[in-house]
Amino acid sequence: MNQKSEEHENLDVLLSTQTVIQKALTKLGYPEAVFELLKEPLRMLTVRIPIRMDDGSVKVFTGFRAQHNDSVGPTKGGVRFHPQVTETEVKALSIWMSLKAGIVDLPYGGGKGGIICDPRNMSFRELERLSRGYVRAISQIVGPTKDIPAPDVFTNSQIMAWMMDEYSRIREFDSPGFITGKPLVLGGSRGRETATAKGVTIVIREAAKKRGIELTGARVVVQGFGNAGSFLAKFMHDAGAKVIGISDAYGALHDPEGLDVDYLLDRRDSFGTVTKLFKDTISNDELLELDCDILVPAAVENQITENNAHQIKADIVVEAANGPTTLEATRILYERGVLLVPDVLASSGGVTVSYFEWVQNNQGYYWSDEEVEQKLENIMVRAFENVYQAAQARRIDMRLAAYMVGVRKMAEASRFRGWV
Ligand SMILES: NC(=O)C1=CN([C@@H]2O[C@H](COP(=O)(O)OP(=O)(O)OC[C@H]3O[C@@H](n4cnc5c(N)ncnc54)[C@H](O)[C@@H]3O)[C@@H](O)[C@H]2O)C=CC1
Ligand SMILES: O=C(O)CCC(=O)C(=O)O
Repeated sequence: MNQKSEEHENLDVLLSTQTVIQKALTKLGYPEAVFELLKEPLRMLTVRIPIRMDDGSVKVFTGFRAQHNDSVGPTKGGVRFHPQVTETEVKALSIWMSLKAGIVDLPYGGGKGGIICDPRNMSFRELERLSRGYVRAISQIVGPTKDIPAPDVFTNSQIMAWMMDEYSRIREFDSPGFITGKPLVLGGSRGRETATAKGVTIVIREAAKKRGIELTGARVVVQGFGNAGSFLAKFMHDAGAKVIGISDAYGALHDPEGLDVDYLLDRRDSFGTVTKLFKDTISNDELLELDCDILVPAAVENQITENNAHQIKADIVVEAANGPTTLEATRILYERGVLLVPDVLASSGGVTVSYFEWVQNNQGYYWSDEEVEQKLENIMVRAFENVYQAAQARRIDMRLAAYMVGVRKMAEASRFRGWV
């Protein structure tokens, strides 16, 4: 989903994640063989899914499931439905999931899936057939102890419910632990819907403390108004910050006095679209360059590049999205003294509560909102501090520090298993 094409900078997200993994492994003293193992997923399945459309025609969709490394435990990660999904992107996303699991110390490796489609132009029943078709196509390699999917861009709890139901039919027993992000009535966890945003909120609070920024009155800009972005805007607003800019795929809204977040939340559709309701919009590019204290890209990849990194005015950039900042932009922001909290740390609250959901499904006993929130709080604060201290101690940027923290567990597990 590389949205922008530029002449100079390489926007291949797999290549950039490989570059940082190699640096991290070298700094940690691992031999080249470990990089050879971790630079690509162990397994990558491409599937073709024929779906009967509502008009009677058959359309064949292409889907992917990548399983990066299962030395620590089953692989885990979301499934995105988006017209620009690519195999390379899904591979990179699966590697990022492994790193997240390492950073927040979950007993998982990384997985990720995607289908090339535009759910915004499909009917409810077409989406159901596609979700079920995808599960049938990948059913041999997934399962509650093998690889556990979850929501990502343009997928939600309804889609998780169809996928869980289809898997339960194939396996002929009820399998709530096959997938996370389910509706509560089907074994979903309290707090999963807002978990990614809650995790980002905790990380913002910790980062703001380091920079001496008060959240009350801080000016916040959020790109993307879906699951991650909209709840984040709400939590920032509730914390007393002024949300002065938000956006979706079609444009952005800006009000230096603060937007009415509750109203926008109420009016957004299930794909995180809200700006179409307004005439007075700005572009996503303009949004990123707004004068603010905290900038949160919460949409798609490659949004902050070498072309706009010098124009970013925020003191703190927190990546709720996967891969929104290129490596060159990471370098520029670091040199400019901007505190960049990377995706693999900042957005790991989602998979953390997904892990809680899986644990609750396995034990058949469900936790309260408070229990989920407290456990998430403890994990996120510890993860932030580990990465921040590693970056400070080695005088490196937070992305490299996060990769060093995140890669260690799977490198060690792979070594103990005798794989490298
Ligand atoms: N949902 C989750 O639990 C997690 C999501 N993430 C990441 O957060 C990001 C957003 O995911 P969700 O909020 O779940 O997706 P979503 O589907 O709920 O919302 C996506 C938002 O991004 C906007 N968008 C799409 N294309 C865009 C573009 N080219 N420019 C600007 N905005 C665009 C959409 O209009 C929508 O507002 C993704 O990078 C995802 O991988 C990361 C961790 C967990
Ligand atoms: O909740 C999960 O298991 C995965 C979330 C995800 O796909 C992500 O963090 O990018």
